[in-house]
Amino acid sequence: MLNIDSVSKTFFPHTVNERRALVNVNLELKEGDFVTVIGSNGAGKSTLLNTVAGRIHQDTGVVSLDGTDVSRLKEHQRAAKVGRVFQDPMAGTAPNLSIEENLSLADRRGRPRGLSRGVTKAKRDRFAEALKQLELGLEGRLKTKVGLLSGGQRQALSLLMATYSDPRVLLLDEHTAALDPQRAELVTRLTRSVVEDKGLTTLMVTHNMVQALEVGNRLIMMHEGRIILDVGAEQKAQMTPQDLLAEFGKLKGAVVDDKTLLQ
Ligand SMILES: Nc1ncnc2c1ncn2[C@@H]1O[C@H](COP(=O)(O)OP(=O)(O)OP(=O)(O)O)[C@@H](O)[C@H]1O
Repeated sequence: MLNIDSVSKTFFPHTVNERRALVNVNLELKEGDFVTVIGSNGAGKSTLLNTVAGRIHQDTGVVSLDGTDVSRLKEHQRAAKVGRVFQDPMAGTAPNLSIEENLSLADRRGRPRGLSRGVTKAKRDRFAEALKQLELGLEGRLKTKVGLLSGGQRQALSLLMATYSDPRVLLLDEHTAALDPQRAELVTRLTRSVVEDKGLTTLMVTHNMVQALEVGNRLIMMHEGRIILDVGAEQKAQMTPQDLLAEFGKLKGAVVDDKTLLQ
């Protein structure tokens, strides 16, 4: 359902700053696949997600969704099909708007402009119902400005917003990395439950080896723009974080995040 076919991307080609971020990457996700993505620094993980989202356009190769080539579509043209949560809790929400106004934006994502911006009673009830599932009490704070929420609350709301309009693909880019362990655990739990409830096809970048192994039904490891390891659910269930660190150890020149090594 998501096909990444021979995709390559080089930044600043033919200059001293040339960076080969993706080198002939092939990846096929089936409907409902939840793939965790790990890799050394600069391995190409974010670039991979960016090419799926349309934020970055690949030099060669094709990205297709449900059999349709979306390579030429800009980010906003893919927005209805692609939900995304970033590492920075500030990135996924509008701080000066209230919780209900933010959810209203998520509700209208990918729909034609010009539809009513007002939050009707029916909508408000639906927002409250959805917020209840987060178990953070936000359903009672619909008028609260999002800028007043904690990082964990904002990230939970970002996740709800990214999935509110049932995207075809969910992209998570280290979305728990900036949170303290307790909040990270909460957002991970919410992620698993929303992905399962909605059957979302998901790519999740993480530096956390435990999370990479515990979450999802498949794991890929990237290095220097290539996918160098691709393990399915059964093999993943047998692996330990030490096994993954040993894989990193085999790579020449791999620089692994301190946070990864400290686990
Ligand atoms: N917008 C950009 N302009 C120039 N170079 C870029 C850009 N985005 C990424 N790169 C380069 O492409 C390579 C891959 O970067 P990318 O951010 O995809 O890696 P990553 O695996 O997400 O790394 P990290 O874990 O360190 O965030 C790196 O060498 C990076 O410096």
